Amino acid sequence: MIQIEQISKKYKGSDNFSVSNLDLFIQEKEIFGLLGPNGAGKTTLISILCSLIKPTSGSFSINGLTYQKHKNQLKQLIGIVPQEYALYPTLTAFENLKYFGSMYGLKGKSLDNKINAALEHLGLLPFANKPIDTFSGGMKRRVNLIASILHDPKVLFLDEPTVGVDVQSKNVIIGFLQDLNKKGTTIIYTSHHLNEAESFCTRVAIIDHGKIITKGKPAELINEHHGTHNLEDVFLRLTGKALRDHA
Ligand SMILES: Nc1ncnc2c1ncn2[C@@H]1O[C@H](COP(=O)(O)OP(=O)(O)OP(=O)(O)O)[C@@H](O)[C@H]1O
Repeated sequence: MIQIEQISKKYKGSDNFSVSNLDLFIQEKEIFGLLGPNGAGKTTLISILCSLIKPTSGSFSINGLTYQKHKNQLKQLIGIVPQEYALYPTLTAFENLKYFGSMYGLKGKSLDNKINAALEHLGLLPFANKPIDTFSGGMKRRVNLIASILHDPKVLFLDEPTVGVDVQSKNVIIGFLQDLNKKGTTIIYTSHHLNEAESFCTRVAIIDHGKIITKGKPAELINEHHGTHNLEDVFLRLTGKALRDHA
């Protein structure tokens, strides 16, 4: 389980807090959605939980492990699917995945079998030996996903895993994540696709201006906000219709 206590983050040179006194508890085996407008603080929160950046104040633990005391154990426990592709464009999909597997100490036939099984599950086996720079956006997203799960993480963080992919790729990615979750992986993901989050997530939190403004099961949130018919209605009611452009 993930326990977040009073986490705040103010970036250097910034006047505002990107995440502000945030408390959250996520149970094991949940599929938890972090939803919010552009700039709400979703990526900042995920980056803190993945120990990619340090909070300004507050603390968190994952299955009782903290960054301060259990850095290496935490690295083995979690998987991270970043928003940007973290792949080597001139290497093939298989070569990329061998490289990422080896970073977690995996090797040999068992790694090869694992890579091939995941490539097959995500419809990529015919393209295993093609360089990544020939892949479509949806194919890269699927390779990015495999790279993060080869070490069987108990907790998987995904930052917009279905952004910019077609419906077919999206369905394959969501199906793959549901299978992982059935096998016991806790999933924390961010998305702007509210229909997807409504059907995929066991619980969601809507974040705005670095704070959680509501959280719960999608159906409960829709029930609580009279006159709303879906999660997008709830989201717009709570976050407003104004654009969030900033430069
Ligand atoms: N490295 C940084 N330095 C300064 N400010 C930052 C940095 N990264 C993010 N911010 C600011 O922190 C706030 C939260 O950004 P964050 O990327 O966490 O939001 P988000 O909810 O993930 O948005 P999006 O949906 O657009 O990805 C924004 O105001 C953003 O401009």
